Amino acid sequence: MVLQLSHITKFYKFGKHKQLVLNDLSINFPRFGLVAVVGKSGSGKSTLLNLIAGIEKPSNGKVLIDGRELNYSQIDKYQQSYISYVYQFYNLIESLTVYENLILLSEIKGRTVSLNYLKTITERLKITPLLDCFPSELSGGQKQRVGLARAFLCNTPILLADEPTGALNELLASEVMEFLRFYAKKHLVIVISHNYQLITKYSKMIIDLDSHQNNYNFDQETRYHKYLYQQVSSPLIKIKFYLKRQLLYQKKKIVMMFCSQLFTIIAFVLLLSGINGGWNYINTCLKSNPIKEIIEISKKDYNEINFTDKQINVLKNDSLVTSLNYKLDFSFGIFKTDQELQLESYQVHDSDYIEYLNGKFPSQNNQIMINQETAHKYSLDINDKLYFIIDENTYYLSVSAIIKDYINNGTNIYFSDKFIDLDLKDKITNKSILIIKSKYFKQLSKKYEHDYFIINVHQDYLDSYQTLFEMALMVVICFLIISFIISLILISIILKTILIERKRDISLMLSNGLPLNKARKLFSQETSLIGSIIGFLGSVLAELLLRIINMLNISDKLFNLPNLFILPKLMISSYDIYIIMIFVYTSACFGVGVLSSLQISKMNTSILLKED
Ligand SMILES: Nc1ncnc2c1ncn2[C@@H]1O[C@H](COP(=O)(O)OP(=O)(O)OP(=O)(O)O)[C@@H](O)[C@H]1O
Repeated sequence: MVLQLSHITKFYKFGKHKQLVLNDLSINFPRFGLVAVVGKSGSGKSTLLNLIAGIEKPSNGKVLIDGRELNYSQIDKYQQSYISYVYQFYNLIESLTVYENLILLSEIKGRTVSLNYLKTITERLKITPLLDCFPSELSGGQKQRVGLARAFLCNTPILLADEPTGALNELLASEVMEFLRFYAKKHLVIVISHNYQLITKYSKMIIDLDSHQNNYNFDQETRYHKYLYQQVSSPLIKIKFYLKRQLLYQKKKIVMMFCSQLFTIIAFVLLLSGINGGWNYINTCLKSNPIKEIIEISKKDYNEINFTDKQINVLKNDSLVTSLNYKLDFSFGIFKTDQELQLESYQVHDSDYIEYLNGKFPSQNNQIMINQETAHKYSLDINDKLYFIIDENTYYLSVSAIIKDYINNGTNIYFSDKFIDLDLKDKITNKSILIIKSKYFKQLSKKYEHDYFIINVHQDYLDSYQTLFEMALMVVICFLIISFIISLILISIILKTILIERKRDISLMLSNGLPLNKARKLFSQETSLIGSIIGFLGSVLAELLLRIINMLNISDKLFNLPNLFILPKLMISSYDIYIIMIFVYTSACFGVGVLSSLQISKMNTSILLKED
C-alpha cells in the first residue's frame, strides 16, 4: 500500500472570505513506519489527517492510494479497508462499554477481532480492568488509551493519530510511543504531536507544516500493489449491540414518549371497547325483543280511518306480511283486587324473540304475559289473576309468563290476540290500527308509505341507538386522529433530539466506513424499534386494564351492564386492534426516523469529531 498526496491545497470558505490551510503540499508516504506531523496550532495538522482519512476533500490536488485517486463516492470502502483514527478528543460512544467501543469500529470495517489480540493490546495499554466500564467513568488518559486500542484493533494499513499522548503522563506517553513504533513496523502510522522532543525521539520522518516545505518524499521505491477494497459483510448485522445499548441508554426518553402515548392508547382502547360492548349489548337485547317484528299500521286518510276489507285483504295477501290482526286496546281497566294497574300493553303474535324468566307463552284464553318490572312493582307471579273491566263487565286475565324486555322498560303486559276471549276482543278492537307481523319493515314502509303510517317501535329503537353509536364512534375517531397527530409531533421532537445528541456517534461511524444509507437504516431501525416498544407496552397495559375492569365488574357496578368493555373483532380476534396499533406506532416512528435521518448527510463530520 502506498499513500501519496499530490499538490494538495485546502481552504475553507466563510462567505466571500477564504482561509487557506494547506497550500500545494505533496507527500510520498512510506509503506510502513512512523511519520510525525508537527506545526503550531491552526497550521492544518488535523486537516491533513482528515484529508488522508477521506473525511474531507481537498480543494485542489489529489489523495492517491496505490497510484489511484480516492473515489469519494465509495469513500466508505476506502475507510473500511485502510483507515483507523485516534481522535484528539477520543470520540468514544457514551452508551457503549469500553469493550463495545473497542470492537464497534472493527465490526464496521468487517474485521474480526481475535480475543488474544484484544487481550495483548488492552494489557499493553493497561485498560483490561476497564472493559466493562462506560466512557463517563474514565479519566482523560484512560479514554485516550481506549481510543488508541480501538484504532490498533482495526488493524488497517494506515493509522492516523491526532495527539495520541496529549492526556498521558510522561511514562505512559513513552509507552504509547513505543507501541506506536512497534505497530509502525507493519503499518503506516501518521502521528500529530505538539511534543517535538518526544516525537523526534521516535521518528525521523517529520512533516513540519510551519516550515513552508511543500514536498516530502519518504518512500524511495514506489511499488504499487493491487488496489483492492476489502469486502465487508453488512455492518448492521454485526453492530446490533449498538441498537440494544442505545435503547437502554435512552430509556428515560423512551419512558417519557411511552407515558405521553399511554393516555392516548388507553383512552382509545377504553372508548372503542365501551362503544363496541354497548353496541353488542344493544344488539343482544334487540334480538330478544318481544315486539321485534310487530308493525303498527294506520291510515293517512282521516275521513275514513277504519280499514276496509279490501285494504285488509291487500295487506294480508302481501308476501311480505306473515300475519295480520286488528289492534286490541288494553290501555285502561286492568285491576289487581282494588288497585288499578298502570300498564302499557303490547300485542305479540307468537313465542318468537321472547326471553322467559318464568312460565310460558299463553295457551288458554285471556292469558297474558308481564315483564319483570310489572312483576316486581305489583308483586305478581305466574298464574296470578288480574281483571279487566270494560263497559261494567269484568274479565279475568291470568299471568302465563314473566318475560324479559330489555328495550321497553316500564310496567308492561304482552298478549296474543289468539288467546283473548271473543266477546272481550269485540269490545276492545280498534279497527283503525292493524298489527302486522313481518320481517320486512323497511320494504313495507316503502311500499305503503303513501297511504299508511307504518311504525315499528323495535326499529325506531335500533335506529336511534345506531345513530348514537355512530356519533360516538365518530367522536372516538376524531379524538384518535387529533391525539395521534399531537403524538407524532411529540415523538418527532424527541426522536430529533436523539438524532442531534447522536450526531457525533454517527459521524464517528460514518468516518470509519459505515455507508451513509446504512447509518440512516440504523437510525430508522432504532426509531421503529422505539415505536414498536411503545405500541406493544401500550397494548399490554391497555389489555391489562380492560381485564381488570372486567374482572372487577366495574361496568356492571357503574352502568348495570356486565362485561361492557369488549374490543371488536376486526379480522381474526379482538387482539387485532393491538396488532394494528403496534403496526401504526412502528411505522409512524419508522417514518419519523427516516425523515430525521435525512439530515445525516448534511452533518459536518470533521467538525463534529473535533468537538470536545
Ligand atoms: N471544517 C472546518 N471548517 C472551517 N474551518 C476549519 C475546519 N476545520 C479546520 N478549520 C480551520 O482550519 C485551520 C486549521 O485547523 P486544524 O484543526 O487543521 O489545525 P491544527 O493544526 O490541527 O490545530 P491544533 O493543533 O490546534 O489542533 C484552523 O484555523 C481551523 O479554524
